[in-house]
Amino acid sequence: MAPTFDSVNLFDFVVKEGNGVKGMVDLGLSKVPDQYIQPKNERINKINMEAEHMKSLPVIDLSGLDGPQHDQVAESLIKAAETLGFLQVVNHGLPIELLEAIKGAAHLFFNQPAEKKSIYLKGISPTPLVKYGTSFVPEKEKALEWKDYISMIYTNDDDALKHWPDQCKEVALEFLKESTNMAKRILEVLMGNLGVTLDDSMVDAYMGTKFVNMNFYPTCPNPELTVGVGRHSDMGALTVLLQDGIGGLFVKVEEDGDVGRKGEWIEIPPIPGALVINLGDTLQILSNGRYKSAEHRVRTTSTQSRVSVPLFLVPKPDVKIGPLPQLVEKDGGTQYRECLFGEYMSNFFAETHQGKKSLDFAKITPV
Ligand SMILES: O=C(O)CCC(=O)C(=O)O
Ligand SMILES: [Fe+2]
Repeated sequence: MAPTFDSVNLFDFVVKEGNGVKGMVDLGLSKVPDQYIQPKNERINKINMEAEHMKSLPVIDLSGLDGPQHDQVAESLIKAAETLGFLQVVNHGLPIELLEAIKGAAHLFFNQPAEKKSIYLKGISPTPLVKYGTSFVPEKEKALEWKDYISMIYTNDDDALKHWPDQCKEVALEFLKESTNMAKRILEVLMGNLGVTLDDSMVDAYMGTKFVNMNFYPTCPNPELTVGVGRHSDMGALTVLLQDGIGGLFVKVEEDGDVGRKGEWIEIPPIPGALVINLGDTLQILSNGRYKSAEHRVRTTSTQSRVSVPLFLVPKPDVKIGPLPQLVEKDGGTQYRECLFGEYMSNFFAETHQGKKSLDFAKITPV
């Protein structure tokens, strides 16, 4: 028989003891517990995208950067960065076998008994490089997110192979390296368009902190009442995301354009072998608002559990982020104040997911 939880023992079971949403679902649930029911304005209606929109979502063949198509490909990357803040890439250089292996490794990790995963819970993890958890900031959220995750911070190869979980360390490390190389090329194009030649010290400053997460979204009896991840933008420069074939990743259109009208939510459809790239707040700030960090969220499903694997490429904590001076001069003013990325990050993790509110930390409000 399905268990009944009161609010205290549910929180303890799922969050504190590390059973996660998966542990709760595995007990057999016919209805989502109240703690997971989102307010009406946060729920995600299944939107059937019109075929027309699907076609115009940017899917970019990255191999074109190496040949005569370079300028056209660069233009598509820039346009996506200026409008949706989201794009998909194919022919990105990561072997399909690696992508499949990572998804397999994510399932292997989450399918373990809770006691194997909970060793990495915040506060008791044997290493600061690995953290396992559920939802985003469960202590503060009014409604919890239907998601378990593991986060693996990169310092160097030896540390990764020593401390990251056995089920996924090798593939996650390879994914991190290959994706970082690809993302550098994209950043090069985006910065070039702002009049900046990307050098190694800049790559190190803006993408010098790297972490790979593995997200697990168990099947949900009431997808219409819950969210897998609530509305947010990512904080860093670029995120490279591998999603499986289940679907459910939605992005909010920032401006009227080819892909939809301002305020509409559109789905980033799973494309076998493709990778999703999205821009984070850092690039919106550096570009003085030219590039858009994308507000996105994830729907749950009742049919199959979903995995996704984002690589977050974010500035080092001691790096100052602010609009590039030449842009401020050109624009005759600045939209954002300069701040230390470490401070930006602390603020980001201290707040619940609330759309692009994270940017307010750096925004200059007109008086
Ligand atoms: O699962 C996804 O598709 C996206 C996850 C996400 O947005 C995140 O982890 O920041
Ligand atoms: Fe995200």
